[in-house]
Order: sequence, then C-alpha cells, then structure tokens
Amino acid sequence: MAGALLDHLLRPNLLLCIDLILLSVIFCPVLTYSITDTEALLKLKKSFTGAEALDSSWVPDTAPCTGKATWKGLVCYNGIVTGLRLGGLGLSGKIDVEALGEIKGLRTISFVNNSFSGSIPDFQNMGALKAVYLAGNQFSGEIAADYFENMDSLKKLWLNDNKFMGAIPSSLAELTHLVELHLENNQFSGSIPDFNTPSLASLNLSNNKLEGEIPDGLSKFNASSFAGNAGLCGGKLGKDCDNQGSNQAIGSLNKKSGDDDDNSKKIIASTITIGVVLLSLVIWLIVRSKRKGDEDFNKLRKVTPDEASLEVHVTTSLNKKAEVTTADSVKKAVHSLSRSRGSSNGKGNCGMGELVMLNQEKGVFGLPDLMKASAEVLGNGGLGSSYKAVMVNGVSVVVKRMKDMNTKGKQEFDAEMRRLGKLRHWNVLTPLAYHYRKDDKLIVCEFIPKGSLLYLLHGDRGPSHLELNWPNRVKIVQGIAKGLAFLHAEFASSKLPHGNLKSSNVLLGPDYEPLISDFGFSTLINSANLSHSLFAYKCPEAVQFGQVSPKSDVYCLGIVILEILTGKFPTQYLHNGKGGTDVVQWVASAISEGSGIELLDPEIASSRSSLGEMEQLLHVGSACTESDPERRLEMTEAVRRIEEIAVLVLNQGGQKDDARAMQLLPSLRDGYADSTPVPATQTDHTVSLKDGVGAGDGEVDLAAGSVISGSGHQNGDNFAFPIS
Ligand SMILES: Nc1ncnc2c1ncn2[C@@H]1O[C@H](COP(=O)(O)OP(=O)(O)OP(=O)(O)O)[C@@H](O)[C@H]1O
Repeated sequence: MAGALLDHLLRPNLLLCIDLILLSVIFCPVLTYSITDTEALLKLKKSFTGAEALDSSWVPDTAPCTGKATWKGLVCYNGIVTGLRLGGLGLSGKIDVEALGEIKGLRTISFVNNSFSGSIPDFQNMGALKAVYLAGNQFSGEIAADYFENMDSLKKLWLNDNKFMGAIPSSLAELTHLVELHLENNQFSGSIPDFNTPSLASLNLSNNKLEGEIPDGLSKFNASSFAGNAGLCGGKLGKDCDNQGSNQAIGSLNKKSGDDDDNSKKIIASTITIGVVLLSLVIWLIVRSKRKGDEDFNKLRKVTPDEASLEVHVTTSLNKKAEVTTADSVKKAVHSLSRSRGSSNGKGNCGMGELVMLNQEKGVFGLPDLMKASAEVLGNGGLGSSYKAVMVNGVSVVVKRMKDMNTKGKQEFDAEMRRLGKLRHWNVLTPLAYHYRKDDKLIVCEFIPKGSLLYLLHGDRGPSHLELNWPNRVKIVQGIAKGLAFLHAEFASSKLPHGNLKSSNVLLGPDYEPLISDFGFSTLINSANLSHSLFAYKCPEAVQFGQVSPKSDVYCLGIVILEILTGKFPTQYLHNGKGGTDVVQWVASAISEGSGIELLDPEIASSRSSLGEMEQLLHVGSACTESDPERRLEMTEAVRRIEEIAVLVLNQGGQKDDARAMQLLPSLRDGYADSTPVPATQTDHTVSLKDGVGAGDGEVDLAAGSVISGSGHQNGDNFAFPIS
C-alpha cells in the first residue's frame, strides 16, 4: 500500500522529469548553443579595440547565424558558427581566447590585416582549429616550441607579415595535416626544424633570419619559399651547404652559445662595413677618373639624386606649388652640352647634341630651355634617374637620363623613338623629345602633377589618396588596361609591347585618368640589364626560363590590379624580395578559400554594395597573375572583363557621365584596340596642387626595388613612405 502510494506520488514527478529531459534534449542544443555563441562572440568583441564595424550586426539577443542577418565576419554552417573572418577591420586590443574557446563549432579564424600586437594568442588548446590566419598584424615575440602540440587538426597557418622572432616552433614540424604554412616577413631565426609533413603544399619562409641547411622534408619547395634568408643553403636554393663553411660555423656557434654568436655577428658586421666603405671608395675613385674624360656632359652625371635633392628647398604645404631651386649641375651640364655641340638655338634643332622633338603638343623647346629651367630630382629607377624641369614658359617636363641603353646606333634609336613619339591614346604618355649621345640618352616627357599611382596608393595618404575611392580605382584599372591593350595592338609583333608596367609608371591625370609611361624600351636596353631594368622580367616564366612575351605585360597588369584592390605594396617590386606583400600568392590562396573579399583595401571595402564587383576584379587580377602563361588571361580577355566591371560600377556609382559612357562603349563594341587619336595630354600645367613624386632618395628605391621603407620626396616635401 505504502509502495503503491509512493508509486502514485512519484509517477507524475517522474513523468514531469522525463518530459523535462525530453524538452531539454529537443530545445537545449538550440538555446544553449545559440546563446553561448552569442555571448561568446559579444565577449570576444568587447576585447577588441576599434570594433565599430561590427556594431550594426553583432547585436545582443540575436542569433549569430540566421541567413541574411548573419553577423558580419561569421561563417556559419547549419546555424553553427564555424568560422570567424575578421580581416581588415582595423581591429586591435586583445583577442579573448577564452571566449573563442566557447564557440564549439569554430574551425577557422582569420584576423588578417588588423593591428593586433603582442605575443601570439593562446590558441594552442583549441585543438579543433583547422585554419589560423594572423597575417598582416604586429604580433611579436617568440612562439614556444610546443605551441602546436595539441593542434593536430591544423591545416593552414598564416603568420606572415608580423614581427615574430626566435626559432620556428618544432611542434609545427610535427603537424601531419598541415597544407599551407606562411611565415614570411617575420624575424624567425635559427635553423628550420625537420618537417615531417608530406601534406604540405604551400610554404613560404622568405625574409626571415633563418640559417643552416633546408631540411629534406622541404627540399621540394622552390627557392622563392626561402628567399631573403642569407644564412640558408641546400634545397633548390642553388647554394651548396659545403661552401657555407663560415655560415655553418656561425650557425653551430649560434646554437652553442648566444654570446659567441653575438661576437661573431659583430665581427662580421664590422668586416662588412669596412668592406663596403673600401668598395665605395674604390668605386668613387673609378667613377671620378672616368668622369674626367668628358667634362661637358659628365657634369650631368654628377647629379646623383642625393646631391640634387640637397639643392631642393623643402616646403611643408602640399597644396602650394613647391618652391624649387635650380639644380645647378643639371643646368650647367645642359648648357655646356648645347654649347659644345654648337646647336643652341633652343628651337628644336634636330642636330647631334640637341633635343629631337618627337611630339610638339607641349610646344617646341631645346636644351637651352631646359638649361634655364629650375630642376629637381624626382627619383632614381631601374631605367635611370628622373628630373623635373620647369621651363621659363611654365611648361614642366620630366627629363630621364636612361642608363644601359646602348643597343642601337643613332639612326635606329631615332627610328624607335619616333615610333613611340607617334602614339596617341588617352592612357598613354607619349614622349616629347629625346637626346642621343653614344653613352647617354635623355628622354623627355610631360610632367604629370598628380604623380604616380605608386605614390598615391602607398605615399603620404594625403587628399589625393582619399580620392582613391572605388569608382576612381576602377577608372584607373580600366584606363591602364586600355592603354596597355592599345600598345599591344600597336606593337603586335613585339615581345614586350610595354615591358615595364608597374604603379610608378602609371601617372594620374587631374580626374584620375591614368597615363602609362616608360613603355617600349625592351629593344633599347642592353640585354644584360633587361632583367634588372624592366618589371616584366619579374614574371614567373622570365624568372625561371628567361622567357618573355606579351603575356608578361598581362602579369604586370595583374600585379597592379591586385595592388590597387588590396592597397598593399607588392613584394614583386623589390629586388631583394624583402618586405611588401606577395599579392599574387596571398590573393590566390584567399580566392581558393572563398575569402578574397577579406583582402580588399578597407578603404574601398566599406562600399558594401560594390563588394561583388571588387571580388570580380580580384579574380581578374588573379587570372592575370596566373604563373603559367598558357593559362594566364589573354590581353583582350582581361580588357573585356575589366570593361564589364567598369560599366557595372559606373551604373551603380551614379556616375552617369555621357561622355564617359561614350568612351566606354566604343571599346566594348569594337574590341580593345581603341586607337582613336586623342590629345596627348589631359594635364593642366597651371593647376599644380601636387607637383612631382619621387621615391628616389632616402632608403626607398622602388624601381630598383632594394629597400622597402624610408623617405623620398615629393616636390621638395619630405614624406614618410610607409609600405602598407
Ligand atoms: N612624367 C612624370 N610626371 C610626374 N612624375 C613622374 C613622371 N615620370 C616619372 N615620375 C615619377 O618620378 C619617380 C621616378 O620615376 P622613374 O621613372 O625614374 O623611376 P621608376 O618609375 O620608379 O622606375 P623605372 O626607371 O623602372 O621607370 C617616380 O615616382 C615616378 O612616378
């Protein structure tokens, strides 16, 4: 009886319990997970500084993964947060790893291109992570040897472009599922651990301080994966480790004793310094004695960028026409040159020693006019040095002293220059004049006040940079492509119709209509210097097999497109490969991951409605930089796809300018070779907000590509040159 009563009393409770259990089984996963993820994400957001971009969608009491209302930067699968893509949002502060750990479905995290700093976050207990992207931040310090011990699932690790130092963690070499590893542009040192990861397909360890032999497990990777580590040998580097005696000795000393290593490094540093000083002295003596032979012209030679820049007055206002003094040595040299040739009538005499006018649209002038001009150094590129000269009549020109241009006699040179001088296209900067002498050639072009795309993208971020909005960037890409396609049509039989397309050779008219310059020189430059002087020789087929073709120009176009879209300085512009961003690999990888949008320059990515077109253009840039020229886009196809995007952007951006549309339509209808004669210039010399752009002096040698940061000058204004 008591048992039955008890049974009676308990049964409803039991049923209630069962009901509760069932209810919790049915509902709890939904409630618990979504609430937990919501809370965890909000907690995470709280740890960031500058997370305003998330405010509108990361809203408390809403579920993070709900179709169109999914929170910004989340990747969801079946209502579960599986990925965080918080790249390029200007975030800094802390990453609350505890909060991250509460998001149980999380497999991929990306914080690329933000401003996080400090040591690597403690992700090591998040064993389920498959991909970690921290590239392009300010993370620093060493990573513990056992950091990756519990991260067995890790397939992709991108830590590049940070400030990590110390040894590459040995536990990394034990990750059996690793497919992509990017550690480039850090300060990792010591030897590379013995990798035992057959799955590894993409590796970049370049530009660190690694030394010793490349382990067998990594010997399949090309030299570029290890470039910029002076102490490495073996593998495909072509540097025999047996000849690395001293380096290896230093390497082993390194391991044995930190103090000894420091001393060795100091000794080497001192030896190198003394060597460099002695070498400079010898070079200086040789150059000096060589110069004695020709007092007339060689005064021009004396004007090294450094020397001349000392003569330039520094002004601080960007909006005022900068004040320049005459670079006396330029003047004197031109003067003595014209006098010695006895042809100084100043009106375009075509005789030896004079300027030969190719194109009279900016008027006719001669060496005496240049002699009277005030001058300043603009920069020193792979082809030579450039000077800006403002003539008395107010016309500003750029005089380029070409180096290594001795392949042709005067007549052939003249024929080539006249071919270039005949070109007329909105997007092509036709040379105005040239001067020929056996060992020296000058090429004169119109000066374009707004300066180069290189400066606008990566320079002082002044008012013109702000105008680099999405429609203007599309306009620039479109103009470059049209100008390039025009050259391809005009010089259809040439191997390299342009040959040197890069952002410093894209000048911008007042309305951001681009003008491409420094083209058609491939047959004029000494063959031994081609690969050093022309950017087209940076394409993979030239680097590997010394082969170039019009497709090499397409590769250069692709680099410029990716540079414009990401706002990053391409590592390809640098000769030593140090610094910058390998935009080609970076973008290709992101596209394969479906995360290309994350790489967009945040300054344009905020135009949310245009993300689709931006992504399309990113694909075009990537297809142009395809390493196999056979699979790379044809010039015609590249232009067609760019034009399609440009039309969409024009319609979207409300720039329904009829004239502009007319400019687009014929090329869409008639194919890319738009050779309609147009005025050679769109530049008004009387409006000079921003004269001259230079990257020549200071540490920056962008064309020569040897240094990645430093200072240059802009019409006498010193500017810092941050490589973004
Ligand atoms: N016509 C021009 N108007 C305004 N700025 C110019 C002009 N030509 C060159 N510049 C700027 O002067 C600087 C030096 O140019 P220069 O052509 O000598 O070197 P580069 O473009 O860096 O390399 P390369 O020698 O390979 O062309 C660059 O910043 C360039 O953009």
